[in-house]
Amino acid sequence: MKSSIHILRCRCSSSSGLRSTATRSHRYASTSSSSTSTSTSSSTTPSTPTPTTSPKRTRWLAITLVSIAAASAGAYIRTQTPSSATLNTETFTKYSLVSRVPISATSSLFTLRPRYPSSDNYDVYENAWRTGVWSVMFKQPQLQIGRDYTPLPTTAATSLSVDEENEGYLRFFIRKDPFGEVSRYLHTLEVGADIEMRGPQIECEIPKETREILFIAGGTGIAPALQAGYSLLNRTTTTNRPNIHIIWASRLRADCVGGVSDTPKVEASPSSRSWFSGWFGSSSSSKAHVESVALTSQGQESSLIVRELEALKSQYPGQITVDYYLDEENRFIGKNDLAEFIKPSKSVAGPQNRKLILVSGPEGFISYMAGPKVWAQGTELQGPLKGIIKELDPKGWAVWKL
Ligand SMILES: Cc1cc2nc3c(=O)[nH]c(=O)nc-3n(C[C@H](O)[C@H](O)[C@H](O)COP(=O)(O)OP(=O)(O)OC[C@H]3O[C@@H](n4cnc5c(N)ncnc54)[C@H](O)[C@@H]3O)c2cc1C
Repeated sequence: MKSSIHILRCRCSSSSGLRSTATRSHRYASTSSSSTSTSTSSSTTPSTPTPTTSPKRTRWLAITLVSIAAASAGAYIRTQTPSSATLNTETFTKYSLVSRVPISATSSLFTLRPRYPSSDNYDVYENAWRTGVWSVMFKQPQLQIGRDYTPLPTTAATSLSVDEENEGYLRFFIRKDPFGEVSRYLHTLEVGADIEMRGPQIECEIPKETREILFIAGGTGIAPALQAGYSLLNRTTTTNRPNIHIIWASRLRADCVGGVSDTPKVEASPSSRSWFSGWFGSSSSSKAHVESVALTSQGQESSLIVRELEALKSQYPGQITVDYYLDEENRFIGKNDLAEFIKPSKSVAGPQNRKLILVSGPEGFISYMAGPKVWAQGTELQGPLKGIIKELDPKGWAVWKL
């Protein structure tokens, strides 16, 4: 994904096409700007005193000196304290790297905790979880650039304790791009290192009417899928049993080891091809007759992401299904695989936004599935619906590219 640095925010809400009010700019604002502009305020400084020693002048002098002292102390304190101990969208907040556990040759699970305690983090996260899909921006301090990453929800499979959750720990599934600036930097950090982040940024608000989500994820795009599942299924009540179907394409078996597809046999279109090959320009995509065969763990422990998905399944039986596709084994998502879920007969009549298709992954993946997002005047927009989803004419579904 060649996105350089962005502050963009997409916001999806609903309507026949979800609404976008996104603006993703390319460089984040300096975090230090606010602390240096607070010298003595000219508005509180009296006009130049005349050479007299009247009591009035003495009072002014005293007031001025006190003001200067107070302002200086304030500026000093501001430079000595962290910008904020609580995650917020204005300033970067310091977190410490608690652990970095490899999941596959190219991806790791990062666990971070706030550097300074703040009881407010819980509420900040909670609001974001309730809203839908959200991300935070990590800063690469040497290059002064930032990239977005998606916190994983905590499920029954999580290794976080209740205390850790209360302390505001966050976990991330991050792929190391061998040529990428920030993901490579993150993979060099030692336990205990500081990582500054800012957010939460709502990437897609899941409307409260939503009853069904088809989530098409490529690579680490599974992180927002977990979020969407978590957020949607948490709304389950006796009268509301929403469901989500996740289609996840990985490059490497290690990322999804142990994952068993719920759709027993999904035939791929003869034209199906690897979106990875499209992205990287390889032509190894022609072996296209594909069956979604259940992956076997072959004695290996299931990958963490698979365990998270399984935990959601146990918690909400019958409401979440997952199908796995593996580039490494020439099993690619084809048009027919999506048709299984998008076909009109499965449409549910009712208010708009009940049915939502979300697509998340590298640019090439999103383009192949739903057409590229577009840039206009420094703003990233959804762009028209194209790709194989468009070919399927998904009537009754709102589509959002993450
Ligand atoms: C909302 C959101 C959430 C995300 N969540 C996650 C997540 O949870 N986990 C995750 O792993 N990723 C996530 N990403 C992706 C992440 O933000 C980064 O894009 C990714 O980590 C790569 O960043 P990088 O700085 O390492 O690579 P970059 O430096 O941006 O490089 C990316 C690729 O572009 C190539 N490139 C760089 N410059 C050029 C150029 N001039 N011309 C041609 N090619 C070039 C590089 O070689 C590299 O292969 C998310 C993205 C978004 C938008």
